[in-house]
Amino acid sequence: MQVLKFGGTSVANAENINKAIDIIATAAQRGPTIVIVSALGGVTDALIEASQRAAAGDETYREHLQAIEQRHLDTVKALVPVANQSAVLSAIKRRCNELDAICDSVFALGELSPRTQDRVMSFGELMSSQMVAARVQAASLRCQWLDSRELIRTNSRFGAAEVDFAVTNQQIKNLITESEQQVYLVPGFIAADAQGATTTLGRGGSDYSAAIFAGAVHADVLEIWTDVSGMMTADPRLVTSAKAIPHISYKEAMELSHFGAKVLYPPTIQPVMQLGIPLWIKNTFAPADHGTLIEVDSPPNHTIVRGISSIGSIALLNLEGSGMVGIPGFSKRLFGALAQERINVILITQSSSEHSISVAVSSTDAPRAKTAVDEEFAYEIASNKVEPLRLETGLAIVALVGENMKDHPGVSGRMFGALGHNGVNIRAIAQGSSEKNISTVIQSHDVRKAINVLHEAFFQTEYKQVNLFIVGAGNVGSKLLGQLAQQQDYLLEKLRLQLRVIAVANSKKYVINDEGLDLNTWQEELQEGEPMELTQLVANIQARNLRNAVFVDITASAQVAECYAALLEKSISVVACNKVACSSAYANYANLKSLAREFNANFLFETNVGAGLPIIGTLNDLLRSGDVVNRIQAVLSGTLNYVFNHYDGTSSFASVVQRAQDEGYTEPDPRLDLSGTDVMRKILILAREAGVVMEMDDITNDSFLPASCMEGDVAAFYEQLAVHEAHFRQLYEQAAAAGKKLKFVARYENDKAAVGLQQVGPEHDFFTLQGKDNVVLFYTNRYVEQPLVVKGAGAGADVTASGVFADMIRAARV
Ligand SMILES: NC(=O)c1ccc[n+]([C@@H]2O[C@H](COP(=O)([O-])OP(=O)(O)OC[C@H]3O[C@@H](n4cnc5c(N)ncnc54)[C@H](O)[C@@H]3O)[C@@H](O)[C@H]2O)c1
Ligand SMILES: N[C@@H](CCO)C(=O)O
Repeated sequence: MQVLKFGGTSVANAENINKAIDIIATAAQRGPTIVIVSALGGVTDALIEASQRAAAGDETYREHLQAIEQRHLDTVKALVPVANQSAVLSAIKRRCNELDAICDSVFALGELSPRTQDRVMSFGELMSSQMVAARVQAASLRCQWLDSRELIRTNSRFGAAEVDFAVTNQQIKNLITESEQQVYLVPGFIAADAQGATTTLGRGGSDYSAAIFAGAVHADVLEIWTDVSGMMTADPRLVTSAKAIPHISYKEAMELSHFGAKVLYPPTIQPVMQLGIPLWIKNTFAPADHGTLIEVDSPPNHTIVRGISSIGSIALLNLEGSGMVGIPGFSKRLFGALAQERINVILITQSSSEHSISVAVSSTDAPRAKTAVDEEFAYEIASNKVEPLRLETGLAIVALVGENMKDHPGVSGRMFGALGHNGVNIRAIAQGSSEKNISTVIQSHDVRKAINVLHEAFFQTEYKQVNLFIVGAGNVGSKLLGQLAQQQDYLLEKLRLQLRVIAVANSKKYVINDEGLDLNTWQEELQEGEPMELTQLVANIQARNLRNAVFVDITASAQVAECYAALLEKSISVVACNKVACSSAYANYANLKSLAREFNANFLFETNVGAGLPIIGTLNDLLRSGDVVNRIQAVLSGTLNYVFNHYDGTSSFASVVQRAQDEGYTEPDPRLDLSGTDVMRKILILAREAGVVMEMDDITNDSFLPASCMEGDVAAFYEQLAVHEAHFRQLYEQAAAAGKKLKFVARYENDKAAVGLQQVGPEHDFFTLQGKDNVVLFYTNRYVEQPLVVKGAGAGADVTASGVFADMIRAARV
């Protein structure tokens, strides 16, 4: 014997019912089948509405009843072959006449008792089950319709009646005998008391009916046919990659259902759970899908966590006070006061200091809870032994569920780490010693982010989604977007990283798309974007509260650099190609680094020195391993190295600088390169990363640039370069005459840094430095005579973009 239950959407109309019929026919071939059906989707609510209108003296109840009747008659006509229609049409008509008469009485009396309400509601299941029975019979299956009021006996608590299992099981066994029929069709949700009055089974009623029948006949299986393909690993409205859970134990299913997986209402499955009858949740609209099979034992599981559940609209009640410590009876009184008010406690936590107890309840219960608890502890509050109950609202619970968690240390560590990295503050935690459920109370606005982060952390098949906000789409920015477009598939496949560019901005426009921009058309989209308004963009980024968020600054703008703190404070990582922040006042640099630590975000700026070369990373590695940097010697300007490698007087100095700019080596403002400021910034950043407190003003700059070159705008700068051609030529010729080359060198030693132009001879490490290359020599406690050298292309949009790319991946993978 097997029991199949079809919910309201599965029998909402003739088309859906026909799908259910196919499923029933297939099941009937396997063996005798009991089928329980809900009312047609929406009918129970319509019945309640009609009867309440009648009770309120509103004559429009008749129109509602008329609509209910018409819907059923229409469904029969579309569902049942004409030859079989008349019997079921007249059965529906009779039911509707009876219903009209009841509602007329309600109207006349102006009263709707719970008993009458149950009676009215019963018509939904009575009519749907008779229609489905007629259709099953038309499919040439031996099918008997049974009235569950003759089978399920309850007490007289109308609205949520309690089942008398002894009588019920006997009645079901008497009426349902395996041999006689292929299909028994019964209405769900309804029952009757000892006097024969109609009762209903309350929340989850039809599931409960199905479980009662399955338990009574010791069914081989109970199948709940619904409109989803089983219990999901997380709420699919919040997690797009949520998947159906193929196998789950009863205990896990209860934990998941309790916390918001709406497919099952736990109390309803008790009758089958006690007998160990497998319960299979299947999708009427995708019957080939496996669905979720719920069994007694936890089935083989490759994932530690079976599912993630969430429950919204939570309030936290905090009872605190030194007067509670070591005194028995406080918690009893707290829970007693809540029970007195019939307030359901969802989560409890108390630390071993016993100084406070936190209790989560539904936020609708919170005001009553506050009054009740404050009254209970009025004496203790007045005598300052405890504080008045503190209430926090706007909260939600997110929980990991899985029986395997108990065998795996570190699950909670991973959970809290993943949440912490995303700035999700945990207000309270609860874990029972069975370790099947770890619950956290968090802010409601963090729920989507939290569930997604946890889903990524605990389901191995999952990609980690990384949300990028890219500000600056010039030379380097465009190259980066091109590299991203090219690498997206690779990253997905090899690193399981799904990089999505949510926003791109330049100084004029910004474009933002929550689903991720199309990287083949971002230019066109940006042109059509919103006018750029930095504070608005930052507010937009913060408000989105996306997980694994990384802000990428590829501008040279001080305003953009000023936004980092506000982003890091929201646990949004910052990847800066822009050098302004790290070369600003030391206090600001140090603050950003400490904010990153405090809010579990990354602040990465490898391309600030040497573009894509691994210079800052190498320095950090040296220090982490306990080495000490004593001296740095470096060529850190790609532009200046290019200029002095190419200038020999045959073309003007200005034209060589212009070439460097055209090649994309210079700063957006090339005066920063030529004045040596860019190199000062870089040696400053290296000194700071080496642990030295230093400001820009502490660095000596022996500039070779005549002061007048820095007096106007960029156009005037080029004009002044031309004016001073003789000066540059002289610099070159003096060096050449001595068999030397000009190199703009940065030095750091004994907490002091200096930059300036030097003539270097063939014996010098820098003499052969080609093109736009950079080189850094680290002299440390371990690299004493032969320095650790990092050398290579130190400017250029492509190499810089790949350095930014690498920082983004670092930020994403933590
Ligand atoms: N070119 C290189 O080799 C190299 C190497 C290392 C670091 N960098 C750094 O990369 C950054 C960008 O260099 P680039 O060559 O791509 O410059 P670029 O001038 O080509 O691009 C700068 C981009 O930033 C945008 N922008 C400027 N101010 C903005 C603001 N307030 N808000 C939004 N967008 C703004 C501009 O519209 C433009 O899209 C600079 O900080 C530079 O120091 C460049
Ligand atoms: N303008 C810079 C780019 C790299 O930071 C240079 O020329 O070195």
